Parts: sequence; C-alpha cells; structure tokens
Amino acid sequence: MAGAAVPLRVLVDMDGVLADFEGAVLRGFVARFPEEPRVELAERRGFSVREQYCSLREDLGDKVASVYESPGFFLELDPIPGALEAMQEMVRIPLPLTYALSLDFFICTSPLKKYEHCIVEKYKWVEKHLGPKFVERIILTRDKTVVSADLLFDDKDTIRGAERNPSWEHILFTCCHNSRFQLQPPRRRLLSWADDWKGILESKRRQ
Ligand SMILES: Nc1ncnc2c1ncn2[C@H]1C[C@H](O)[C@@H](COP(=O)(O)O)O1
Ligand SMILES: [Mg+2]
Repeated sequence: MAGAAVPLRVLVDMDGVLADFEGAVLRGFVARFPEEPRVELAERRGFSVREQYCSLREDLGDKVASVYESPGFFLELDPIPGALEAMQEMVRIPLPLTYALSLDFFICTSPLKKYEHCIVEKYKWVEKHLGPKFVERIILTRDKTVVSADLLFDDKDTIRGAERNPSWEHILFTCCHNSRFQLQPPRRRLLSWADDWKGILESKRRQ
C-alpha cells in the first residue's frame, strides 16, 4: 500500500491574482482625477503602477498611490474571474485529481508600506469572499522568498528577497502589467484561473 501523500504546499498571492487591484486603481483614479492623464489597463507595463504614472508626469505617482492608500480600497476589490471557485476547489483536493495529492494551501500577500487600512482590509476581504477558514490561511509578509513552499502563484514578474534561492517555483499569473513580460524557460505562466492550474499542481507532484 502506498504511504500517505506528502502534501504539496501552494502559495497564492492576493493582488492581481485573487483580487483585481489594477481594475480598481484605474476606476478610482478616473473617479478622483477625471481631468488627469491616465494609463489604460492595456497600456500598463511593469509591476509598479506608481512608477508608470510617475513616468507620465511626476506628481501623478502620488495621486495614483492616494487611490490605493485610501480606506476601503482593498476591501472593495472585485475578485479576479474564477479565483474564488478555484480556491474553493483547491482546498477540496485531492478528490478531483487523478494523482493522490494532498494540499497545504496558503494565501501569501504583501501589505503596503502604508499599511493602516490595507492589512485589516485584506483579512476582511478574505473572510467576505472565501470565509473564515481561509483567514487562518493568510501569510502576510513583505518578503515571500523566506516562505517555504512548492509553488507560488503571483503576478509580480520578479520576486526578490533575503533568500536568493526560494524553495517555491514561481508561476507567473498573467495580469495587465506582465502580459508582455518575456519569461525565460523553464519559467511558467498561468494565463487565468480558466487555465490548467490543476495540471501545474500535478506536474509538481510528479517531480
Ligand atoms: N501593480 C501594483 N502596483 C503597485 N502596488 C501594487 C501593485 N500590485 C500590488 N500592489 C501593492 C499591493 C500590495 O499591498 C503590495 C504587494 O502586493 P502583492 O500582490 O502581494 O505582490 O503592493
Ligand atoms: Mg500580486
């Protein structure tokens, strides 16, 4: 008889992966600064929305940051299509999978440096959309490289920190700001939650 399956540890980022940060920034910016030039989602390049607005005109960086630093911003983010369903399915694994696979699942997210509203609202967002059991699965850190796992689904193209060789494989979750980012092999993408995330989990299990 086969021994108990070793759990696969999976980290899933929030902003840009579970919660639509970019859509809300643009809507908030247009509502608050309707006369100012803006960056449409199709024109977003590079992780930092603040840097791109700054390059448009220096003072626009602070203006766009004021949108996502406002109270209520993080709580009101819309879920990314298919994200909530995928999370609910992930925690029910192994049943739907072909391989004996048990899963250790966490939501791994970084707070803003201006953390006043962001931290509590991230917790409330998870409780509101996924339920209290998922709140216990939140890892809040400014350095994801020191968290040990097999996989990290994250929209940030390059993740650096104190650990030069993180234990996880970073799966780049496609978002407006990274859609043109050229991934060097063997790096992998997940195009959306409609893409084959279960296949990625299974491929990792077999390695
Ligand atoms: N695209 C972004 N530009 C600026 N700031 C961003 C962006 N996406 C997320 N953020 C904020 C929100 C979070 O508090 C931190 C890190 O987010 P994470 O998705 O955990 O990398 O930065
Ligand atoms: Mg993110």
